[in-house]
Amino acid sequence: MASNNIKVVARFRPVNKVERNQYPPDGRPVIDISDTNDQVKLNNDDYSFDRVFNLDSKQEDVFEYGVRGIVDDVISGYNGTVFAYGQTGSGKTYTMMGSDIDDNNSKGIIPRITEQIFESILTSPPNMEYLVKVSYMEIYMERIRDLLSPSNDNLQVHEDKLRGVYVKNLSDYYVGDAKEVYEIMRQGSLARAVSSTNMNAESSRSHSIFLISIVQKNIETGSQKTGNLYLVDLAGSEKIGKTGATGQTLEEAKKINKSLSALGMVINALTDGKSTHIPYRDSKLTRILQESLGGNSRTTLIVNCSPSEYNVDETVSTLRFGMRAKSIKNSARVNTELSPAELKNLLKKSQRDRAIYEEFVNALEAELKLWRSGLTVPKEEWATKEPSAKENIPLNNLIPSSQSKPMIQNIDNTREEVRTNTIPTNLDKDEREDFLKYENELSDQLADKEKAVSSLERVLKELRDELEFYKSSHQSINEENSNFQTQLSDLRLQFERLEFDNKDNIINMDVLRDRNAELTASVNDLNKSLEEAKNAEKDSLAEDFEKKKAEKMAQMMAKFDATGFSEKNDTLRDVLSKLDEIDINENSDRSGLTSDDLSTIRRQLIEMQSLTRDSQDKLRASEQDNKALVSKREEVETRLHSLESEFEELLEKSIKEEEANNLDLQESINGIKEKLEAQYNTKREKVEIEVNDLRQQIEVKNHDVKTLKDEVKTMNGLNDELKRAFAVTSAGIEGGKNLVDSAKDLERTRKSLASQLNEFEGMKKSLMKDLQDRCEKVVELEIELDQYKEQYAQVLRSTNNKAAQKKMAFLERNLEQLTLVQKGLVDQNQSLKKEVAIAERKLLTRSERISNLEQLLQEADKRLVISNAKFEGQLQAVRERLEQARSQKASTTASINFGRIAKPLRGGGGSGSAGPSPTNKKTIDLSGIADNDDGSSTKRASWFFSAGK
Ligand SMILES: Nc1ncnc2c1ncn2[C@@H]1O[C@H](COP(=O)(O)OP(=O)(O)OP(=O)(O)O)[C@@H](O)[C@H]1O
Repeated sequence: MASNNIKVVARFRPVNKVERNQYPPDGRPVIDISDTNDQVKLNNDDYSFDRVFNLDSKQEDVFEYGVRGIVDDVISGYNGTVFAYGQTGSGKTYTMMGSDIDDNNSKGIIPRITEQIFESILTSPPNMEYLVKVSYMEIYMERIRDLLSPSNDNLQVHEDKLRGVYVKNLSDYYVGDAKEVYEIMRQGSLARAVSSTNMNAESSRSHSIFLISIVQKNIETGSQKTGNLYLVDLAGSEKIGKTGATGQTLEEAKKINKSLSALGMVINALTDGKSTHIPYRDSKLTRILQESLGGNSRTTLIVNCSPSEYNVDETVSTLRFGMRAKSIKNSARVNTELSPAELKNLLKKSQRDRAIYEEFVNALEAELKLWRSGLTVPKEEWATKEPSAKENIPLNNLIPSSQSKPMIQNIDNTREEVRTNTIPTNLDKDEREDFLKYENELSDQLADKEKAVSSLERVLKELRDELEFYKSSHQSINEENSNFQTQLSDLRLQFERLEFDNKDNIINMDVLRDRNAELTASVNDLNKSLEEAKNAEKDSLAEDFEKKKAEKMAQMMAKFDATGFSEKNDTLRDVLSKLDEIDINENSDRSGLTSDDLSTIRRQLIEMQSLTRDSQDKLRASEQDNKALVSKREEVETRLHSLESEFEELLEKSIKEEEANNLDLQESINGIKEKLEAQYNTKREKVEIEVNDLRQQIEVKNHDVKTLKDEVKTMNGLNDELKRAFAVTSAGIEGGKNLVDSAKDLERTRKSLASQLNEFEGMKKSLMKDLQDRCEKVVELEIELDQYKEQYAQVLRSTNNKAAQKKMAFLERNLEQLTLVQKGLVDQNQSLKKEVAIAERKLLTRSERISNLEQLLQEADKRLVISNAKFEGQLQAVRERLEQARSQKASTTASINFGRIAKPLRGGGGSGSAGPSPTNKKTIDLSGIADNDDGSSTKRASWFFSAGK
């Protein structure tokens, strides 16, 4: 075992854009590298390293100086580590991986290592067989994540006697050439990039470890050496604030930095010269790289720095870190596994030891028995491991039982140490193994618990999400519900409104009905009053007619001077009374009536008689005239009736026409008016002519009456003469001759006169009556004429009063409209009722639907819960299966479809030139390799040899 220091090299990258922008034009480099390339001056401080690489250093130089030796060591069975430390952007990844894997100049350390490994294998002796495995992991927030199986994100660090410190369940891939290594690196980097996005952290905040394990087997001796090469790209060493990492709590930030600060602590403890305890277990990183720092490893630390003033603080801190690490001493040894012969020897030795110990145990038990039984065993007889002594172990020399305590204490201590994350120092090999076993168990349990916690957290998150979902769905349901409720209330409102409208309509209808009834009543009243007015008009007309008639009659009769008749009458009466007086005084005082007188009287009487006869003739003629007038009147009346009927017809027709056509009212009125006027004018003219005729006839009659009057006058004159004659006769009677004859004659005369007078009286009465009738008729005709005039005026008025008719028609129309409105309202009411019924039905169906939907929702909820539970179960089962599969490593990732089968590589047995190029290795028949070990081995050997040709 050789003790060696960690190799620390410092590398300064070129000035970058930001720095140049800060300090143009060259970003002001502030470092000064010594000519010997092992010192750098910064802020007047010197920092010494194994080598300092300048700004323009080549990748190849760094590799050659810092790494090539390590790779050789690893192939020889040593552990090796290459760290890249430095602030973000200082060139760690550039150094480790390079900017282009395929470019010879810019490819980094890892590709070069890979190539070197395979080249070295090819140049190794043919009796050496190699197995190369790679793993790729990442430490972020103290969780180890398998970058080649990213779902494994909480891997545990285990340690046992055989394997030392290792990451449990970390997937590893067998690789046969550099390309395969690159492919795996690419896949891992991809997973890293994806996870970094998912974790909301930059890749610079995680540590990546690329592990290459090389198992070297001597196929002749069977001895085996294992070398593990850890290639570590550390997280940015700067303070968190500087990069402005966001979204992390302080706790998380501490966790992120834990591994890095633990690394610093480990380096401090290793280099301060006084610490007895090295806190490897304080972080996952230091635990994994335990052997790399102060342990069994060849280690190179590359500190990457910025040369610019802009990053001077970080550069100083990085250089200090490197300086400290420089003094770490490692003691690397070859990890050998013994050959069968060596193992046989070891077995024999252990069997011997076992026999000795068994004997010793038996002796001890025998001694113990003695001690327990109260006996004592002398000291010289106490059981010992020495074969000579064991046969003579005296029973009283055995160790007291209480002395076994420290062992128990040790175990307790172990537990305590595990708890406090330190390993007890006072343990022997077996106890240490127990301790590690226990620790591993605990670590597994811890991982299980963490897994359970994370799955619980996942479940919790799912439940939360579900809760959120249910909350949101509840909210949406609530919203929907409230929507429905608002709709429902709207519907209710509508319904109520409809109901209200319906009621309102019913009320309106009632009101309209009432109004209709009122209107009908008022129309009836109007009709009645119209009728009454007509009747009244008729009555008043009749009255007027009677009145007028009476007046006219009075006027007319006034014209006829009946005094003549009455005078004559009076004269006659006087004559008669005289005659009566004569008759009375016949015996005593006879009047002096002479025969002349009598004859005169007779004559006159005869004249009177003839006059009376003439008058009678005239009266008869008058009667005939009168009849003719009556017939004429009747004719006029019938004509008037026909006119009236014609007029009514015309009126009706015109109204109908007007109603039918509803043409321009004024025009039609005017037309009708004109027509009526024309017609009426002709009729009037006719009537007037007739009236004039009648007037003329009346004139004639008046004339006749006048003549009659004159005749009566004449008769009056005659009567006077008669009077005188009578007086003379009376005087003759007084003379006293032929008194008896005269008395007789007188008597006869008196009688005849009396009869004639009566006759005359009757005649006169009949004449007067006839006259009166005629006058009446004339008056009636005149009144009728007036009436016609009035009617004509009325017709005119009626044409003007068309407005009234129009009003009537309007009223009728209104009535009709009202009736129509009423009907409409009734219809509307009915339709509203129907709508209400429909709305009610709809409401019912809607509420049914709502309840159905609610029921469905509840059922769906139930189903969802059931299916959720089922799904959970299935998911759990799948998870378990997946877990199983993962733990068995049976599954292969989709992207890496190689490396699951060991590919032993045989040494080329010659110089490097004899080896195949990485591309040539593509021709490996992998299917053959899997068949059987021996066959595949032969095949590979032949491939190697053939490739080397
Ligand atoms: N020696 C160098 N020569 C040329 N370019 C370099 C060198 N070192 C670093 N760079 C460039 O500087 C930039 C940052 O480098 P890189 O990504 O390697 O830094 P880093 O320390 O790995 O950062 P992070 O911690 O974020 O991963 C890259 O563009 C890289 O190509």
